Amino acid sequence: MLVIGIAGGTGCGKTTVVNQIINELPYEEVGVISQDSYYCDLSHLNYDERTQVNFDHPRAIDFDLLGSHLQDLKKGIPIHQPVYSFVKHNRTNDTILTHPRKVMIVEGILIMTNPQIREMFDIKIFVHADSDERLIRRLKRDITERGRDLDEVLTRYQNTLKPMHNQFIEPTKEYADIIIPNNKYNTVAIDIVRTIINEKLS
Ligand SMILES: Nc1ncnc2c1ncn2[C@@H]1O[C@H](COP(=O)(O)OP(=O)(O)O)[C@@H](O)[C@H]1O
Ligand SMILES: Nc1ccn([C@@H]2O[C@H](COP(=O)(O)O)[C@@H](O)[C@H]2O)c(=O)n1
Repeated sequence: MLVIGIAGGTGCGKTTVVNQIINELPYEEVGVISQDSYYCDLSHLNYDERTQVNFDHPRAIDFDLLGSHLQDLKKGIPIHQPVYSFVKHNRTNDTILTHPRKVMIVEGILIMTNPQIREMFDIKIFVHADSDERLIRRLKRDITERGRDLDEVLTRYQNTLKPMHNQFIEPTKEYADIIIPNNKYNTVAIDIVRTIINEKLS
């Protein structure tokens, strides 16, 4: 199994890049794991308390569960990937049965901050977009898709997102084998990554 880690700040385009990569690869050979599925279970907090959580700090992620799921997949064992709700700020009771594939892509802002998880990646990719571009994309996306308003996104950006990005996420760029500039759609970089995957698959 080839495990590819794709990191980068919120709104840099990780999910978009993943979709572009897998679009022309054989469906049955590629699987995706999102770090968002591994936000810690916050059922012990009420909704208002959950809204106050810093979701951009590494401790927000259940890396133990992510690590054990990756180990299982490497051993050929299917996993039950949790499903996260950005509206409820919590894991749902649903899971997605995720089968091991020849190529597993793991994407998320914090996945390269954890040394054990980092070591499991055969290829490490960091997607870069400038912070103003990321903020604009995040605003549009969170308002249309994640049930947020302007004030929520900007407050979260100032209080946690920006400082956590600078402290934890941006420094993981140094671990990357490939950095994809993504201020604009970057089809050349996507083609290069797809070629690398196809070479490994053949
Ligand atoms: N290169 C790009 N140019 C313009 N918009 C983009 C680009 N890449 C992604 N987007 C848009 O920005 C938003 C955030 O992208 P997404 O892939 O969800 O980022 P991430 O997963 O890194 O948070 C989405 O609405 C997406 O359509
Ligand atoms: N309940 C939550 C959980 C996380 N976030 C934000 O999501 C961002 C990571 O997801 P991307 O798809 O943007 O990479 C992260 O910056 C968290 O602030 C949230 O808003 N609410």
